[in-house]
Amino acid sequence: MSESLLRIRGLRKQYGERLVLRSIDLDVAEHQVVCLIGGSGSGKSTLLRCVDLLEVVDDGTVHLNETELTDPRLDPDVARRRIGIVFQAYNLFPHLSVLDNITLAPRQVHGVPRRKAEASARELLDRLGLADKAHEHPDRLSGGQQQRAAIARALATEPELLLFDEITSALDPELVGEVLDVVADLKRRGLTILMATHEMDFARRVADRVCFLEGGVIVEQGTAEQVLTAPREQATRRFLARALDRS
Ligand SMILES: Nc1ncnc2c1ncn2[C@@H]1O[C@H](COP(=O)(O)OP(=O)(O)OP(=O)(O)O)[C@@H](O)[C@H]1O
Repeated sequence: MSESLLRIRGLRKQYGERLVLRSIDLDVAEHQVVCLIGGSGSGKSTLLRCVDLLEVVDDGTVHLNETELTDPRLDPDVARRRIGIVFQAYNLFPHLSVLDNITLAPRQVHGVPRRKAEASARELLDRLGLADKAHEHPDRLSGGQQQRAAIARALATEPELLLFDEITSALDPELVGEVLDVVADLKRRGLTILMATHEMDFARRVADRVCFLEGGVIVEQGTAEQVLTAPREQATRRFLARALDRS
């Protein structure tokens, strides 16, 4: 039996004629942080969406522990409860308070009693520096605070795996650090995270593994040190040089 918490084999995804992911093999072990890097359109978001069953894959398998997520007999809504996902555009429910955003899934999907769900949510808010924002509506929060609330919401159901899709891309530069600090803290606490990111310095700091995608293919993967400091592939070197130019 594999030790990977997440195991992707031969994953292929196409939109119409357009092949977006080709034969992706990827493992994420428990407690690891794996960063997906690559240019715009390389397939990072699509890969995360396939893992969260927001897309139907055309070929290949995705396993979360012993469960084959790509098994067509599986109810995607049930499988998805084991995964937390956070997007670039926070996607908080605007008509609900921060506390209600966080307790919604535990209460309605997992059947946790309100009092217990709220106590857990307050602990999360405290940890994420949002203790005083519980009763605010999202539009009263800064982008960084909204994104931290979105992370709290993803954590509230105690997922086995977290997927972060460029969660700092929509933030003003001065707010990026506070969100990345939260991710670094989650890593220290032993969570398992697969994340697409444009933050190379952050990937270097926290990633156990880095995967470089281009044209829907994992061109290179390895330790952060190996991929980001001594890439083997010409395409990775080109991408990193461009990323450095932009920063
Ligand atoms: N629903 C869709 N229908 C058709 N094509 C799509 C769809 N979603 C994504 N694509 C295409 O799939 C390719 C991969 O997109 P994806 O969003 O996964 O890339 P990405 O690496 O996450 O890019 P970015 O860094 O800009 O977010 C792109 O060419 C995109 O245009």
